[in-house]
Amino acid sequence: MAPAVAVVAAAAAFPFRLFSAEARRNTKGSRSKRGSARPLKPSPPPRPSASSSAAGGGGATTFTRLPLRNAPASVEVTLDRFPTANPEPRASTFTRRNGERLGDDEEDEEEEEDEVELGLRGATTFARLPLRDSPDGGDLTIGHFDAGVAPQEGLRSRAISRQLVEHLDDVEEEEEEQVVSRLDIFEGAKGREARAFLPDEDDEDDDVVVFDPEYDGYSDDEEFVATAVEQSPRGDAIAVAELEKLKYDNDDDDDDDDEVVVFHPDDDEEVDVFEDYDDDEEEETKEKGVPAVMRCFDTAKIYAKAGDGGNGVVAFRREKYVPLGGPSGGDGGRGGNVFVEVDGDMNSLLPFRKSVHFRAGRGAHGQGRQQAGAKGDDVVVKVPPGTVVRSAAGDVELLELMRPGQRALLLPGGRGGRGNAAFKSGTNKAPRIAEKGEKGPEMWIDLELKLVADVGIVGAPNAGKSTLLTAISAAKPTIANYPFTTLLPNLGVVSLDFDATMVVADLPGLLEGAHRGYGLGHEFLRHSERCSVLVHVVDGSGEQPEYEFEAVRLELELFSPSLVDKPYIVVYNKMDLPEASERWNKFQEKLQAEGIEPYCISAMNRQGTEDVVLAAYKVLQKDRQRMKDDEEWNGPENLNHVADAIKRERRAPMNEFEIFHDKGTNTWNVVGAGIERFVQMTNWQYSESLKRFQHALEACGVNKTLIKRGVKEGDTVVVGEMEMVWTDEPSKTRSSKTMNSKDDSVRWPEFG
Ligand SMILES: Nc1nc2c(ncn2[C@@H]2O[C@H](COP(=O)(O)OP(=O)(O)OP(=O)(O)O)[C@@H](O)[C@H]2O)c(=O)[nH]1
Ligand SMILES: [Mg+2]
Repeated sequence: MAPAVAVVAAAAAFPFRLFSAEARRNTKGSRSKRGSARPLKPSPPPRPSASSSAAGGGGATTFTRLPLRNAPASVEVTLDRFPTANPEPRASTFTRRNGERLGDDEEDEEEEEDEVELGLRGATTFARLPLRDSPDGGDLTIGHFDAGVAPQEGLRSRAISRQLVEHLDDVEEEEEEQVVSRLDIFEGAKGREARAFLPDEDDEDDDVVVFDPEYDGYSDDEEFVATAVEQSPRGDAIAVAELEKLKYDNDDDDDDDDEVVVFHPDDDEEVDVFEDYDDDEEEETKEKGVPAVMRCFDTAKIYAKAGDGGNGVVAFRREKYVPLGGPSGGDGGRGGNVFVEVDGDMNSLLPFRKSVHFRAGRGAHGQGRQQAGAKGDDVVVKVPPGTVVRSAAGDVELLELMRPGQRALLLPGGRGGRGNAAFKSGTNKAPRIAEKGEKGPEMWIDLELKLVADVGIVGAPNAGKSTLLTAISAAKPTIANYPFTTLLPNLGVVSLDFDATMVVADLPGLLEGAHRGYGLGHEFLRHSERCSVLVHVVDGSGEQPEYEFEAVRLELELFSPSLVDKPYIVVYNKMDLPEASERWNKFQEKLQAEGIEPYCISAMNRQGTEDVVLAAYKVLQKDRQRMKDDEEWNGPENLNHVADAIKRERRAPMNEFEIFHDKGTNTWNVVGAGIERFVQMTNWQYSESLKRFQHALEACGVNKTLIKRGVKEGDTVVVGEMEMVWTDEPSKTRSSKTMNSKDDSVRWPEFG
């Protein structure tokens, strides 16, 4: 059987793109394998049995067509590699044997004929692909679907596709296509499940073909047999397919059915042909190469907007016996704030996959009788401890939220506009003017989680890291005898005493080459950057524990030099096994020679684990003391500085502005936070607003500066959203004659 490690590496680089077959034909015309495609016929639903479909039912190599009945013109599909939420205990692999018939046709070398494709069946390979927007459950609609696990309830209503990963032989004359791996979907009792078989990584020309889900699976490749093999590596062969933009062309296809073919992204030759395809996408694929669940575990992008202030109103008191009641328009309410708060019960950013937009409520408008509008509702974004908040634009770090309960005001709500009551003055006793509410600031925010653990357990896959965590804490991570059981970090609390506790993180296993992206563990290495101490678990039953130790150390170093500088404890595990105890002495000697004193334990039997805990705690205590000292030195942190900065900006004086002149269009842009805010809050609906605005321009020196810079009759002056035409009026020497908002919704009569 192929070594587990190789498969793992293959899986890591398995993003796919989806194109229409039409496009594909254009690009691959020289070897149009599709000629042999058999048209699809309506057929009974797929057989429900897992074993029958596993045995290759439906793996028709020549079927390449997919009628995409409900597909919109351009859709995005993401078939992602992801773990299932509830891994089944069993994990068997399938080997698919190349049958005789194909072998004959292709004159394969003997070796290849017998070559088996390794696909995994079992927990992590079951990719449930919720295909949304597929109301009747029969048609395959390719829509954007999350690479998550379909919620149980949703299964019933979802259609699942049948997909094949197939290999197209490069020899031109050969018409045969060889199925090397596939993603086969069959119908379960409540829905259908997708099963993925990964193609060999070496083969850059693997295609994923999407099949009609209704196709019953008639197959001419009966030669392919699937055999269950126990003890497969798990977690690596989950279907990864990044199907980028689907180019779906309905009209150009003269065939009765349109096809969708998914290409291997490495095949550059194909990629370039599509005009729609911009170069960035190449990069995006790489970035997205990580399964969505893993990507979302510790990173998220959210949108936050503070509430707009409510508008002030113009109203006059009208009462019996009170002839001139005076202005009574109330102020608008303040918009809601956006807070970010640390929730100690959260330990990942996964909830942000579903909720991305956080909008605080807008303030209510003011009312007559001087009634102010109600304040908008605040919104609180809850994040786990250890979350770093950055503004997506400019990648500026805004906040680092570490302790549960910490709360930061991120975006303050907009101020309510003043009602006309507020504009009453000695000279104007009946003002017909009120302000609009101030716009609430908005922002795209990147969240990044760095787990707050005191101790990080690192090591090669299958070394027993999760077992150790189980032995020393109440955490119950999944433990199994194959690499990459742990796909996402687990946290456990170790209590030595009442008040002596530490948080321990069990991180996914590290492979050689991890820093270059092999395996999965590197995704989470940054979580160990905050740990005070690392516990490095070495599998004593491995062939060369010393080598394994060195390799993982090197990966840590290559990932971040700060990691190797951390205090660490080396733990030699599985001492209960004879092969491990045999090698212990050699291992110990080797490390002692380097000045390291390794511990030997049997995590499974909980032998020796106590010492490891104590040793880790000792290091931790020292570190905690150091941090405490630092904290005292620095004083309490201001978490509201982002909001403070926004508020400062709001107080920006009107007379601080810059003017930019565009000679080509004779446009003068007046830029300044204060004056722009003034424009935004001016309610042009009221007749006195314009006068006030003109007055403001005069008072803060905009007009004067414009004249000095040589503004001419007919030039355009832009302030915020307002666009005006400059007029030299002899009587007043300055004035804007006509005003139009940029969106043309407001037009003003001549004003002098
Ligand atoms: N005999 C023996 N087996 C152990 C011991 N510790 C762990 N194992 C076994 O080793 C296998 C791997 O254990 P895990 O704890 O899942 O290993 P891991 O390092 O978390 O692996 P990944 O999460 O895949 O990186 C399991 O079958 C465990 O039962 C031990 O002390 N003795
Ligand atoms: Mg584990």
